[in-house]
Amino acid sequence: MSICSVPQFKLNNGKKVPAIGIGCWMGTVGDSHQVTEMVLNALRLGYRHIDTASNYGNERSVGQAIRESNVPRSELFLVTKLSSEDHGRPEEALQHSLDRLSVDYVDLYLMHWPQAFDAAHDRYCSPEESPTFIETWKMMEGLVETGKTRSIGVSNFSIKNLEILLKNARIVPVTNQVELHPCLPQHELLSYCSSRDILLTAYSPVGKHKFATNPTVLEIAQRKDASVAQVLLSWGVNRGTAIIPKSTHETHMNENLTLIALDNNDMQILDNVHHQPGMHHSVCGFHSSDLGGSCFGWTYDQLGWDMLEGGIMRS
Ligand SMILES: NC(=O)C1=CN([C@@H]2O[C@H](COP(=O)(O)OP(=O)(O)OC[C@H]3O[C@@H](n4cnc5c(N)ncnc54)[C@H](OP(=O)(O)O)[C@@H]3O)[C@@H](O)[C@H]2O)C=CC1
Ligand SMILES: O=C[C@H](O)[C@@H](O)[C@@H](O)[C@H](O)C(=O)O
Repeated sequence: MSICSVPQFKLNNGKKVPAIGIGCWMGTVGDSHQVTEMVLNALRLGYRHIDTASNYGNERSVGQAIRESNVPRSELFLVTKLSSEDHGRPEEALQHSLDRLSVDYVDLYLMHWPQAFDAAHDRYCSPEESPTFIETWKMMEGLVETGKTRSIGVSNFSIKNLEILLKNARIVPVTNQVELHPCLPQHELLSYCSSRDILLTAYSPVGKHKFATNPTVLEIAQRKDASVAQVLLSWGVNRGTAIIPKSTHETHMNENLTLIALDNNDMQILDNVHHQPGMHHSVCGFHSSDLGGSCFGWTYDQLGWDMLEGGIMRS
């Protein structure tokens, strides 16, 4: 059974976001015709939520697709992100993003990672060093008043770092965007964010399509006459998370926009896939297992991530 219209989630500031967005991280940095074509197709198929970032290097291509689509700006939910090297200057960085996107405002501006990067010395700052993510967040709070972003949020924040942020924040982030799929279901983080009215947004929500052969997911897909991706994405939206799958293929984009009905039993089965041997892992590989695990200059302890067997992280 398919449910064609895209549901929306209400953010903690009253604004609404389409539950399904098109992800624009291509794995390589840079503007390209492929990105413009992908976003243009997505808009034609009905996507109204676009997720890009300054460090994807493709905001110009995304902006070009928006212009060519003729979709009114007011119908879009456009997201971009503050890069680690710009933590000390979010206002300037946002203006550069707006210029590249060729729009007057974004709907959501995310702190991409909690770590600041000191480009002059080619190193990540420690959590205590200025600009801390608290200092950066305070500067981001000021951006809402400028009207250049409608909402602000974070990405790659663990419960530990959200706790630190919330103690110091005037504005509660509307969302926390993290890696999330049945191999990394983020059960605790979801419950923490729900209790504070922070929407969790799932990145890599089809697990980069590495579940295609998992018998549990396949069984549900076959029974529902749906694709594996549809099962994973429907599970995501059903449990109250926004999803931003990336696809350059029209058939995949269409599939990803069409959710299926899952009952409580199916939901529970998918909630527990990560308990299967070898299934609890990240597909992004934002980790290294040296020195007990680190990611972009911070240890897992500083990030608030746990080590799993095999040196894999979860947050
Ligand atoms: N905040 C952050 O730090 C991060 C944010 N993100 C965001 O999340 C988005 C999505 O994450 P991403 O890592 O790309 O992973 P996804 O889980 O979205 O997987 C994308 C891959 O799955 C394939 N795919 C997508 N849909 C289908 C389908 N229906 N059937 C078969 N294959 C499919 C795509 O191939 P094909 O194109 O051939 O369809 C692509 O190779 C990113 O684009 C980015 O916007 C991602 C990583 C980190
Ligand atoms: O959103 C996708 C990812 O976070 C990606 O933007 C980063 O991992 C980036 O390659 C970086 O080096 O910081």
